[in-house]
Amino acid sequence: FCQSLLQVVFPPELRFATVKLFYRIFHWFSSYCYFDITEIDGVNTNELYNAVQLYLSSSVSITGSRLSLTRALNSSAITFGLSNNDSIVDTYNGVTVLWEHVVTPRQAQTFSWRPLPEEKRGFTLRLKKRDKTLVLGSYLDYIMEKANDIRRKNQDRLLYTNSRGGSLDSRGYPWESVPFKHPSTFETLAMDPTKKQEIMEDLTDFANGQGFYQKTGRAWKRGYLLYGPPGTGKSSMIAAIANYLGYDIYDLELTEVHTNSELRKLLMKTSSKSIIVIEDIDCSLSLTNRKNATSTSSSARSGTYSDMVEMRGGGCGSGDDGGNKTITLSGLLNFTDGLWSCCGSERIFVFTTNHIEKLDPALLRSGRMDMHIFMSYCSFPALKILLKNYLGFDEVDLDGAVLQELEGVVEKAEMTPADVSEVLIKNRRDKVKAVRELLETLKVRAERNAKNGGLSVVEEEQEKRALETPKQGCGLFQEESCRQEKENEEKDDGTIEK
Ligand SMILES: Nc1ncnc2c1ncn2[C@@H]1O[C@H](COP(=O)(O)OP(=O)(O)OP(=O)(O)O)[C@@H](O)[C@H]1O
Ligand SMILES: [Mg+2]
Repeated sequence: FCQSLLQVVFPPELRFATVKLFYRIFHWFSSYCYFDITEIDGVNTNELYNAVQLYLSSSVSITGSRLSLTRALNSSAITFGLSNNDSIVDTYNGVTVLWEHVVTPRQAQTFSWRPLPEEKRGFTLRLKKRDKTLVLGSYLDYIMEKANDIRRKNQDRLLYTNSRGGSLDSRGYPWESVPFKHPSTFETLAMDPTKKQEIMEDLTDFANGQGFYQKTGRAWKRGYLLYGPPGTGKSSMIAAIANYLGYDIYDLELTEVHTNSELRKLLMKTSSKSIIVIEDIDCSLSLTNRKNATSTSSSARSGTYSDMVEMRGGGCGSGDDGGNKTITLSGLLNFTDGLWSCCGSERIFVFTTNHIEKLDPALLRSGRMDMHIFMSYCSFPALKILLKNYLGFDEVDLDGAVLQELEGVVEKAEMTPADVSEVLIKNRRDKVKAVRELLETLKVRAERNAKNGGLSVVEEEQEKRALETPKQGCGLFQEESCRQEKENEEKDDGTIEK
């Protein structure tokens, strides 16, 4: 009777209004305020929901006794998160907030363009009213940033290429990507340990240097020029840098880029925390001093620049179009150095070349490429790293006399780490034989070098190779077989005009 009386006296609208009023009064007196972040906002997935989920997965102060574990597609790491209706306390700038993961069954499915999950999920953030501005001002930004970091760390690196030659995909994106799983790390890289340490420190300083770059008014980017003979680990070094910093790689194929503006567009579509690589820069471009170029090219947009880069030897034939129809050196420098290079942050530019002397001085002048790194022939410290990597030999495992012999001959032999690795791989079943054979090979090479006087056998080979075709398809991902193929081809075909 009472119930029906109540229903008569309080019709549903009135009851609803009363409940609402009650909540209002409750919230008026409560010192807390609440923010709901639902998983699906209308029809779109709420980015903030995913970010909060990831962010909380990194929190060490999980209070719940039940956690949900997830492993994302393409990821090699497992993250944990809050289970349904569990809560967690987080502290930010001395302010304590409470996150609750609220999961409720979805009511009868309403019409929707796409099927919605059966559960309605969301996070509720509870914080003191007086902390509202402080927290909302920067806390959510901080969460987004942290979540991006975690995503990057959990996910495998991506390798992008512009091999489509300027055409865009269905989303208007000029880069194609594949998961990047190169195993090279600074640990496996055979080079002088002090030099390696110096590079690693430079990279760490760069990655943590946001404040420094802001304070000094510099764009947050860094340039490395890796140079040295083929097979000394330039591409391996790039992979090691990517693995060390957790950055994605954009492998820029310059021969596929036709104009400066195309280059600029490519740059604009790169993300922060990435390495932009131009391999074999002396091969992908043939550098021509502008004085030698057609006189009309002086009307090029790049007016004051003294040099010009012609694409594939003839791309700049129509000099009147200058910067519009070809890539100019100024375009390339703008790409790495100019105002456009700042449209993202935390980016590393890496150029590699076998012939630093062929590069235009404008590319080399100080401040352009911050570090010039010479990747040299296998030195004794580098050899020790290779012996450890391939045979598991530490210095103590080797006979002192053999070690001394190796030390005496390795520098004179001028063998690249790639050549040394080949000998070691071939004999890796018999470790003693591997060392013996390596010593033999080193001695033979050293003798040949001594006989040849100034020009070493390897240098001779390289000189020959330099005159041959630009390398194609054997970049960062080249397998040993690819290198072999390349060398065989070069030997068989003889020289081809560049
Ligand atoms: N410094 C090194 N440390 C460890 N391995 C190396 C090193 N240098 C070369 N290698 C081995 O040789 C192979 C070829 O090396 P890499 O492709 O890095 O040479 P590169 O300098 O880029 O040559 P190129 O100038 O022809 O592009 C690698 O797969 C790697 O196994
Ligand atoms: Mg290479």
